Formats: sequence, structure tokens, C-alpha cells
Amino acid sequence: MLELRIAGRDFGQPVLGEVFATVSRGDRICLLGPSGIGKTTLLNAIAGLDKSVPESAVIGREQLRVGYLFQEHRLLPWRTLHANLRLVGASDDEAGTLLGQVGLAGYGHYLPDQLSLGMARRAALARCLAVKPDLLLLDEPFASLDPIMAGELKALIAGILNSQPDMAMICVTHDGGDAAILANRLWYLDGKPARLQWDDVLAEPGLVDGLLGRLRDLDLTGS
Ligand SMILES: Nc1ncnc2c1ncn2[C@@H]1O[C@H](COP(=O)(O)OP(=O)(O)OP(=O)(O)O)[C@@H](O)[C@H]1O
Repeated sequence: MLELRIAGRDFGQPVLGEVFATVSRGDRICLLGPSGIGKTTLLNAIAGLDKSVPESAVIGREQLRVGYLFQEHRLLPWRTLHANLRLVGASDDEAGTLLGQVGLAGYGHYLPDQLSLGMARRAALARCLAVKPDLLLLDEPFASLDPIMAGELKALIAGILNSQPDMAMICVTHDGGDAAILANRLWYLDGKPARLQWDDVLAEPGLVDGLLGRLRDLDLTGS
């Protein structure tokens, strides 16, 4: 569905090195790596937001609908939640259904700034889903949320993934434990410039345990 042939990206100094990988329908990838290594840079390149990365570096994106949950909600602050969803193509009914799906039924007339951080993130997730994405990109979706809110959002995303088996996901996280809940594949980005050091399929529970052990060694399990 997607083939990455990224030659690199630098901002005065090299950040990303070569990144070669493929993403298939139904892939649920957790992208881990040290802080500042280039995870968001890679996500932006995949999304096509980084115009310094040639379009030819991400083969197949043209045919895909991409939903991107940024670290900030990036909803239009002067539009209601309902209007934000309508703007990306949701019908009235779909907007209502999606807001209900993310636990925001009855909040359609609210402005984004009237919401808590967790609610705003769920509203932004609803907007991602409104584009009916083939590929869902999540940049640290649980960051800055209290453990209860983070757990609720994780369960919500896991449910959405279960109900849409063909949708692919790439989720940047600092917590390897998220992989056990959300992922069937793990990317680990590291080095200067950064490359994918691991691209492992999490086919069996035992394998997940093994990987979590490796992540624990790297202090990436969040516990
Ligand atoms: N627009 C930019 N201009 C200059 N430097 C940038 C820009 N965007 C990213 N960088 C640099 O690229 C490096 C990688 O940043 P990036 O945000 O991709 O890392 P990250 O792995 O997502 O970090 P974190 O886990 O802390 O969110 C950092 O050194 C950052 O300062």
C-alpha cells in the first residue's frame, strides 16, 4: 500500500538517514525512539507535509486517504466541533456519529478551546476518522494525558482499529507498552542520522514479550 524510499532529511544538520520500509493494509505500527531522534520528522515525511522530501520518496500515498492526529489538536478554533468535522467532508449525520464514537455526543456545538485536553484530542481523532483514512498517523496521542484519560483513549483507538481491519496505523509513542495494546509491528528509530534499527512484526504474544524486554532495557516501556 505504501513504500518508503526516503533518502534523508536534514535541518542544517542531518536528522533522518535513509528510511526504506513498506506499509501494508492492516499494519499497526508503533514507532519508538529516543526523544528528538526524528519520529515526527518521519511521520511528516510519510504524510507528505514536508515539502523537502520529494513525493517520489513515498510511493502509493497519492492513492490513500491519510488521517493525521498531531500532538496539538489543530482544529479550527473559531468553528464548532461539528463544523470542524463537516469541513473535512463528514455529513451532518456522520459528524454526529463520529463525535458519539469518541465520547463527545452532545458537544458538537462546542468550540475546541472550550474542551479539556483529552476531549480536544478525541475531537481531533474524530476529525481524522471523518476523512475515512486508509492510513492513520498518530503522533504521541497519549502524551500529557493523565493515566485514566490515556487509558480511555488507548481503548478507544484499539476499538477503532479492531472495527477497521484494513486501516493501517503508524503511532509515535515513547511507551513500548502501547505496542502490546495497539501494534502488530514495531519500528525503532535511532542513530545519527536516524534509521529504522528494527522493523519487527509482532506475530505472537511471546514475541511481544521479547520485544518488551528489549524496550525495557532501553527504558522505553514507560514503567
Ligand atoms: N522545522 C525544523 N527546523 C529545524 N529543526 C527541526 C525542525 N523540525 C525538527 N527539527 C529537528 O529535528 C530533530 C528531530 O525532531 P523530531 O520532532 O522529528 O523528533 P522526535 O523524535 O519526534 O522527538 P520527540 O520524541 O521529542 O517528540 C530535532 O533535533 C529537531 O530539533
